[in-house]
Amino acid sequence: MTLEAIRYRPGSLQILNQLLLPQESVFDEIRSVQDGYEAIKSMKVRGAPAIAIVGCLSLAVELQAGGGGDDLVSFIRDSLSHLTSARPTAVNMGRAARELMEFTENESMDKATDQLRESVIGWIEEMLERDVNDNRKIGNYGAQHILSGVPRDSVTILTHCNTGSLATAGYGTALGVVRSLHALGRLKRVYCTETRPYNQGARLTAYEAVAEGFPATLITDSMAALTMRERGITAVVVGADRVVANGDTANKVGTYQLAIAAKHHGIPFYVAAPSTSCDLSLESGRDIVIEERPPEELTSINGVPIAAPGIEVWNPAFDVTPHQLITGGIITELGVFLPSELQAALTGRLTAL
Ligand SMILES: CSC[C@H]1O[C@H](OP(=O)(O)O)[C@H](O)[C@@H]1O
Repeated sequence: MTLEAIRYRPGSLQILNQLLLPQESVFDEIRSVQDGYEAIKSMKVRGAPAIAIVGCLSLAVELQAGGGGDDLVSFIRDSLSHLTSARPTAVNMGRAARELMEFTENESMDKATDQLRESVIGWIEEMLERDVNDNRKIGNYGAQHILSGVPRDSVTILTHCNTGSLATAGYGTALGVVRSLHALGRLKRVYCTETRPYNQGARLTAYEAVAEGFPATLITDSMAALTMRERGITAVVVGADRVVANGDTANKVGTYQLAIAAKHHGIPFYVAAPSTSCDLSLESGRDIVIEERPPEELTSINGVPIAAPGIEVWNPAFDVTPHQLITGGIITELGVFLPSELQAALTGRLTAL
């Protein structure tokens, strides 16, 4: 049983407000697409897969309450486009929107409004189960790949940001690999970075690690190179918000410097993400739009100012790790691929974006 961030039953959606963790566990009610948009934008819910799932479920609950009226197709189109605009870098919401719109248009050809409403809700509800199943596979593939390099030993992993149950429908991606290693009795320790600028590592990964009983140590982002040199790191495993055709990967800011440090220390660097986080329509990481967040996320903590008043701030939420630095591989639910193998492995298995 892993932590639960999304509580859904037909007609009701609640999300764990991740801005309040770990001090408070409060579930917020999401009643509409606008509630979903605001929860995503403000990062009450976060993590590429969770964003897509909550976005689509917010549409499901509004549909269940009769939203959309008679022009359901237009309502669904407008809702999905609004939800996709909340955070631009992670591709999962955009992909889900595209697939759901295609499904809606096909279904609308021979279904009455009420039947169409039910089919769309059904499609959305399946997302939850699909995501957990994919994450279990990612965990298993990743653990086996890492262990194949160290046949007898337990392993020490360094991870960044939060990629666990709270960032997905359950189990997690990069933290899912850690979970699988722990379940196999082969996890010596996981080091998690605090993850500036928003501290998801200190607040969320650490919370999940403690709750699940992983042997875990929190470090500052600026200690990562030192930790690699001094603490016997076997592999670095991070998540992804968008992996493009050549394998370049956008992930939480700070990932790029981890990959450089890993290369210097000869440590394999892995990206763990479902194929829904891959975007073969973009050739290289230069084409990825990087979300910029408000300066206040850097200049204050929980509303308490910490920076010199008047200082200018640059606060990109993500950076792009060049594929050459992803030396371990990209762990997906379909297997582990080198960046150079990704495009061929996923062609024909992903819908076009
Ligand atoms: C499995 S989550 C992938 C990804 O999501 C995080 O972004 P954010 O916290 O800004 O939503 C982070 O980059 C994770 O690696």
